Amino acid sequence: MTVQLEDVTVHFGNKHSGRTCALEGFDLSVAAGETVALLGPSGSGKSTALKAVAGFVRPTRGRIRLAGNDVTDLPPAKRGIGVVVQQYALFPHLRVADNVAFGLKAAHKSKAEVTRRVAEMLEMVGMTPYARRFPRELSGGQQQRVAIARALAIQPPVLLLDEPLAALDAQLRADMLGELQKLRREVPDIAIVYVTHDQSEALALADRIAVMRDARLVDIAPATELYAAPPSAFTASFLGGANLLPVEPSGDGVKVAGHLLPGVKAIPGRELLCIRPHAVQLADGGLPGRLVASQWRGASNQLTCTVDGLTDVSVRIDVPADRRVPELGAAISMVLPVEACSLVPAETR
Ligand SMILES: Nc1ncnc2c1ncn2[C@@H]1O[C@H](COP(=O)(O)OP(=O)(O)OP(=O)(O)O)[C@@H](O)[C@H]1O
Repeated sequence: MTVQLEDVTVHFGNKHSGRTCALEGFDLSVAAGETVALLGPSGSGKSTALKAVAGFVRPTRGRIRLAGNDVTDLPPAKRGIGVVVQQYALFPHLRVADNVAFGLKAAHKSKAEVTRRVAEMLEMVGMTPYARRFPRELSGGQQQRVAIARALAIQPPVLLLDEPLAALDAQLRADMLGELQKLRREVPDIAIVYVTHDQSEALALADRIAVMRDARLVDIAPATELYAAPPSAFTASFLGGANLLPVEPSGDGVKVAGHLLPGVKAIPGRELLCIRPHAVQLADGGLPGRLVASQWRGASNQLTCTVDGLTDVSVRIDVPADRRVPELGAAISMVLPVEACSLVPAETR
């Protein structure tokens, strides 16, 4: 089922409490079988967009369509979609198994089917041993897993997930990401909107990523495309923490701090060079600078380096942990391989 938001604007508050524009002229279309991640910093409007689709907030302007039908004026329960929000709102008076069974019973499924499906869902989220407990007897992460099981039990054509893994520890998070990937294979027609501020979740799950900032959509594209060639400086730094360095044109090439970058072609209107921390190489003949900080990250060391001749700009470099790290304060040389460089426009604000 296709999900469409057309020019959706949401305001909260009033003249007295102060008005917030949480979403501004937002357009998005998610096809059946597609997963789109809404990615952006806190307060950028991600949850508001999702709640508008679920029917929990009413747009001030614009329309919401499901499978082409205008549902803007329909209450949430009539939209027939699965929702998992940050505050896992389980029914407190129902045991775990009954929470998961709720939607199935409401849809008048046979007793045998309800039992089978509940068992399957609890198994999927690793909650089988907790089937007889009440929500108050579970940790936050366990409640979140039950909420996911409950949303998926009815095999909804549209699934809305708002930071569904936020309360889980690293291992469970990885397991649940795997389960969500499996779900996408097993229910190929499901349309998923996935709200997160974690770029690694977005990259792992989404076909397309919609990057949001200050109530607006900044960029939307397939995950691999946004990562490899970000269209804006904001997306470049938000998705993968790219380094951004000012460039000056030189002939048809570009220079950084007076140093010519072999092979990188100038593009008018694109004044920043974008390169990911893992792509920068410490080797002779590159951009001269100095190592000012080093942080051990387990599998890698993250180095922070200054660039000779540039103030206010530093370069982050990820170096595999088995490689030797220069002394703090040492002069270094940074090679920026042409295939890892892209140019983006400077921020206009
Ligand atoms: N019910 C509400 N009443 C008033 N303002 C609200 C309400 N809900 C959200 N807002 C405001 O709308 C803006 C967008 O909020 P939203 O929850 O959509 O952001 P978000 O990107 O999902 O953030 P987070 O990652 O922190 O959950 C914020 O400025 C927020 O304070």
